[in-house]
Amino acid sequence: MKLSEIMKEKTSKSFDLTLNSGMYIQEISKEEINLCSQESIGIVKDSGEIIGEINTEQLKFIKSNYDKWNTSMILNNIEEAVIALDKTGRIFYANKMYSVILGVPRAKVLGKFIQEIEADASIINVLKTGKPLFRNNQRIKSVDKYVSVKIYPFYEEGEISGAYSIFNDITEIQNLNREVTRINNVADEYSRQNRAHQELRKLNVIGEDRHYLDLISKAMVAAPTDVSVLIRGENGVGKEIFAKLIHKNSLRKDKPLISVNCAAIPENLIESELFGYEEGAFTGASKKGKVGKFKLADGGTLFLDEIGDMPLILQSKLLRVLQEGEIEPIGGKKSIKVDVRIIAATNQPLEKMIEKRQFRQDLYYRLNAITFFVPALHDRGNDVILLANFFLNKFNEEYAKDLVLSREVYELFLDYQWPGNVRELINCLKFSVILCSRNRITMEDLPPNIRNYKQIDNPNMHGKTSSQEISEMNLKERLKQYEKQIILDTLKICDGNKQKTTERLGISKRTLYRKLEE
Ligand SMILES: Nc1ncnc2c1ncn2[C@@H]1O[C@H](COP(=O)(O)OP(=O)(O)OP(=O)(O)O)[C@@H](O)[C@H]1O
Repeated sequence: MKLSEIMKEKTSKSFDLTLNSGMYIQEISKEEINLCSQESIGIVKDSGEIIGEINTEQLKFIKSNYDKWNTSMILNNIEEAVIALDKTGRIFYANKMYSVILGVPRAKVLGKFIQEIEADASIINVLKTGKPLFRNNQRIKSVDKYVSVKIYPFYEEGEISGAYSIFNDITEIQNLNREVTRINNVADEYSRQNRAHQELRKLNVIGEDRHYLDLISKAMVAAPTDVSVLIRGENGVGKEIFAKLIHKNSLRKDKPLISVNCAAIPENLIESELFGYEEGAFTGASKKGKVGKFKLADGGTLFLDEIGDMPLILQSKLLRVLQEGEIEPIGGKKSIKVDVRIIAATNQPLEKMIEKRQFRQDLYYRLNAITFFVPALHDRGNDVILLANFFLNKFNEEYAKDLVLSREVYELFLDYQWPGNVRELINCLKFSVILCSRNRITMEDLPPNIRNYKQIDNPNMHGKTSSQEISEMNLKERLKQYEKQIILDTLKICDGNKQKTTERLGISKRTLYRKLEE
């Protein structure tokens, strides 16, 4: 007979001992001893299951500590909180740590339903599914704490009879982790910006504004990918310099970067400029023929500035070249393979132009795999001061001067809108350095349109002050100032479209460009 069978049959016993731990010790008789090991005097049961035999020595120890050692004492001395529920969700046990972690006296939860305490507690789900659940990072909403939790179901005769949960407080670790992540992000951001900063310095590009540096670091990521890039932004913000930066950081950096200003070339010449022509292709063509910009840029990058000004018919041709990677020079009989990365730039609202059928949608999608918006100078905070100092030094050197800028000039620079952006700032400094005859550039040394911008920008100020200021200018200065204002206003009305601006003003594109440069 097996020991377990003897135990089942056994009725008379000289001692039975239920321990506080829930274990049960039952004596075995002298006759039964033979079935067990020689020194066994009792067997131990836990939850009705026989778990082994004990000898006299063991029994003595257990008896002497009968009151001292119990399950509750153990569970109250661990770092984890323990809570146990019956199958209806009613709490029948919670250890000390439970109230330490959750800040709730145990008396308040014992006998309560978990559903009332934490309606979406995970343990409710375990009661429903009978499946254990482990979570490393569980938030307890009612106390705003994070815990690492293990929940197990209890089974009795194959049925779920309850569940218990063991969890420890990881709120501090969680906060620490979050802080570490935050610090890492800051460090990443810092090193990205630092790298962007170094790249800028290499090319003498000035800028420390956070958004500007962010844009540069994104461009650094896009640079080696070889995708087409569309650069957008107002006149003179530095779109071309941005294109250079991308090229210099691309895999094509040792090959040429060729720039074409689609607005500055007369319409009938753009095609030959881009694709070249064979000898004698048309009347007036050079005898030797002409190599187009696409061919010149082979292996490198082609920068198509003012792409919005490209005539529709050429847009189709450009699209074909981009799709097929081949050009066909004017008058040529065969196509030539070219490997060119395109970076295009514009100040025009291409989306509106697509609606008006002035720009091809398919070309638009082909060009703007990635778009970068270069912010206006006025929106770059202190960068205007950095740029002003950089160009002041440059022109001081160039014109052998040692000028400084006065405080009110700096203040004006920060306040002024700079419609012509960095280019306008450069021209302003060049003008002032050349004309200043003292050692400090003050308001009087600035170009009149900048010095008097408040009067010019604000029509209400055209009264007394304005006429007084304007009367201080000579005729040439006054005419220049009005001319500039007319050009900028017309550009604004035409949404930056230079073709339309020239048509409205009745001037050639070249003249417009020269005047914008001025
Ligand atoms: N961050 C900068 N640091 C130094 N120089 C700059 C910076 N941005 C622009 N510039 C200078 O400003 C002038 C105008 O820049 P750029 O030609 O790149 O502008 P753009 O946006 O392409 O102009 P447009 O719209 O007329 O084509 C150039 O001389 C350029 O070198």
